[in-house]
Amino acid sequence: MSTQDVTLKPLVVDLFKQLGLYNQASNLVNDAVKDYNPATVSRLLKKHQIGFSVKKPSDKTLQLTVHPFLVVPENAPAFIAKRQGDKFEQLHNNQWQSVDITLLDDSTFIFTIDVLPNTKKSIQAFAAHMSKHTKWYKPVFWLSLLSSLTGLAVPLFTMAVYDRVIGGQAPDILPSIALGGMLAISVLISTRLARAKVLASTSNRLARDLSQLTFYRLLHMPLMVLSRVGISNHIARMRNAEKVRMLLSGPGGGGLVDLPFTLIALFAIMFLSGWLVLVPIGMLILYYLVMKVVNRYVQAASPTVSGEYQNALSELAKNLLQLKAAGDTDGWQTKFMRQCKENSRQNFLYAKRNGLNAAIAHSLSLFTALITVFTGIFLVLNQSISPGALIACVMMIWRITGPAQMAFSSKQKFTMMDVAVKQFDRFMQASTEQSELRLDTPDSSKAPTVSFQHVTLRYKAEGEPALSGVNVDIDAGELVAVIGPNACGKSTLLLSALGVLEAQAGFVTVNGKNLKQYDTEIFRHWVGYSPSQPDIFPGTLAENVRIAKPDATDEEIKAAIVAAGGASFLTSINHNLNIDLLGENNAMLAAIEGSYINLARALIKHSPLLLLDEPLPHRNPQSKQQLISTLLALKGHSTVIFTSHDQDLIKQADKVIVLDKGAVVFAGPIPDDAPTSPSQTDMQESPING
Ligand SMILES: Nc1ncnc2c1ncn2[C@@H]1O[C@H](COP(=O)(O)OP(=O)(O)OP(=O)(O)O)[C@@H](O)[C@H]1O
Repeated sequence: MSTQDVTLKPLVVDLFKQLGLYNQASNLVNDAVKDYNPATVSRLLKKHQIGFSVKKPSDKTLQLTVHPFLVVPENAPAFIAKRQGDKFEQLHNNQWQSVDITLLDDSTFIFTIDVLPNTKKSIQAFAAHMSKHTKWYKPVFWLSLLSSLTGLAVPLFTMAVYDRVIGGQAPDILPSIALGGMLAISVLISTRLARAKVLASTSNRLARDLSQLTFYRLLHMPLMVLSRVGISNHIARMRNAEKVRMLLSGPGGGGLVDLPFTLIALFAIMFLSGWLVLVPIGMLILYYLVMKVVNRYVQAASPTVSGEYQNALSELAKNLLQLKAAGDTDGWQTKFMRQCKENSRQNFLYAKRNGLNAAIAHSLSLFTALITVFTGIFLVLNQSISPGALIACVMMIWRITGPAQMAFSSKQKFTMMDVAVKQFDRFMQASTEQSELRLDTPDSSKAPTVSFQHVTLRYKAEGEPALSGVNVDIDAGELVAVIGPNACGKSTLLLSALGVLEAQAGFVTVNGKNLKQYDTEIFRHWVGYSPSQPDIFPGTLAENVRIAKPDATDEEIKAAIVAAGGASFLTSINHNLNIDLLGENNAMLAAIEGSYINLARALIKHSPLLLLDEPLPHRNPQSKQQLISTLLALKGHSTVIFTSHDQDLIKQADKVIVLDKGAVVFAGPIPDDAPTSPSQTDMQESPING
């Protein structure tokens, strides 16, 4: 037991207290378990439904934390820390002292808290991020108060002119009243400007943090979840942050902030005219009830086809070549025109109802002013109030109905924001690959053994399994071919060995350790993986290969491309590693060139474990020979698992795994009597003709 284990328990108790989880903290104190280690911490956080991530000190997203977190260095005492602005502070003897977390080395575990348990009392993730920008509340409050007070200037000025200057026959006081009014108006304008600036910068910072967090979590979510949810949903998540920004920095945000300050205008009316204040109060209630019904009527007509309309556009963009090749685009055009028409019809109806909404809101405001005048006239006639006071009251009515109108007309945006906030909270609760404590790092000194233990994997709960009870052992340094008909699960097998797909039953081990024990980032950095589809990113050839090894030299990149069989590709581009792959002249880079890049990314790592999905799509004989030589040279030094339909390549393998409908039908060395030529394999039943 290390000294750290002894001190970790009180720290976890303190962390729970810092998070406001007092009951849970006292439960921990009474808990019989005394010795905590990082694994205990991870288990406890999970048990208490606290969403967390395990990060390294160099992780930039530490800057986005909103809750205190636990830092567990390998060779130093653990401590609780929190972000304070751009810096960090550590809790020491109940005092927060500044600390530089980035100085700690990468063997440190940082348990950051993403979401608190989902109880009514807990602060949800969005609200926690919103309150992170605490500084905005105070200036917005004071600026709004000041602008509401100075907003009374014009009505009061008018009252003074009417009652004192005209009624009191005292034109000499006009300049001083005018000066006071001007001063108040200039304060009003400056406070409005300053408040708009604070709201814009707060909402921008909030949107930036939310986008970064969303992007970060998307990067770390399990592949299965990502592919199930679909790309359009991820884009919608990224847009949520934008929606929040637009609403808060737009007029709706200002209206919302102003709403509580309408009380000032109500008090002023009460002060000037006594019970006349009941008129605007009654009208506000009526306003609320009428607008609630009208808003429901408007919402019932919200367009529903805009999503399909967008999908039709992206489908068109994706299938443009097929459409052009087919020559007949009439069907598509008719379908699209139908969608366009329906989209326009729905938008028209929605706009019409929105117009009705605006008209009713405006009429209610006018109506409120009129009723105030009519009622107020009786007070003037029996001399309860002055005519100037009545005029001022009518002017102030606008300061009440204005924000109310703004808040109601933004109702749809608030509903959208509410949905976005709830979605964000749910998204933050979904576990990522970092919600597990994975401590092990792979041994890079030698080729590993790989073992699939009863692996069963389904992409969808109701579908057939892509892998079904796969049970195979691969020895260190073996060259293994995974073969079988299309869709039999070859790619899925490689992805499960890479650890990006997790089996629902069974597990994969590398060097005898369950993949779930390995630090995901270190493990994937260590493995060389090449997917079957070319993945080219915007940028140069060198940048594309350096994705796998950022510090690779130009010579290393060229050597990796040659080893992948791309010598002729290099010659065709004059060995220029700086060509822009998706630039104007290279945008149509053939798939085969993309596959050299994929393969070069895997080979440049000189990893002891290589997972190559279809490394030979359509090669010319020289490049095929080059790749075969590369794979043969790797035998004994690296464990290589590849999928292929190419007989010449399969023949080189020490072992073949034949899959059929996700199940292993043969695993072992190629039998001596197996057919070798493609023509033979096409005709005969054999392990290698899959
Ligand atoms: N992201 C996914 N979502 C749902 N099903 C999937 C997904 N990826 C693969 N599948 C399904 O899993 C099964 C196995 O697919 P996989 O790509 O592993 O086969 P394969 O043998 O590599 O095929 P090929 O030789 O065509 O590359 C197929 O039925 C496929 O449709």
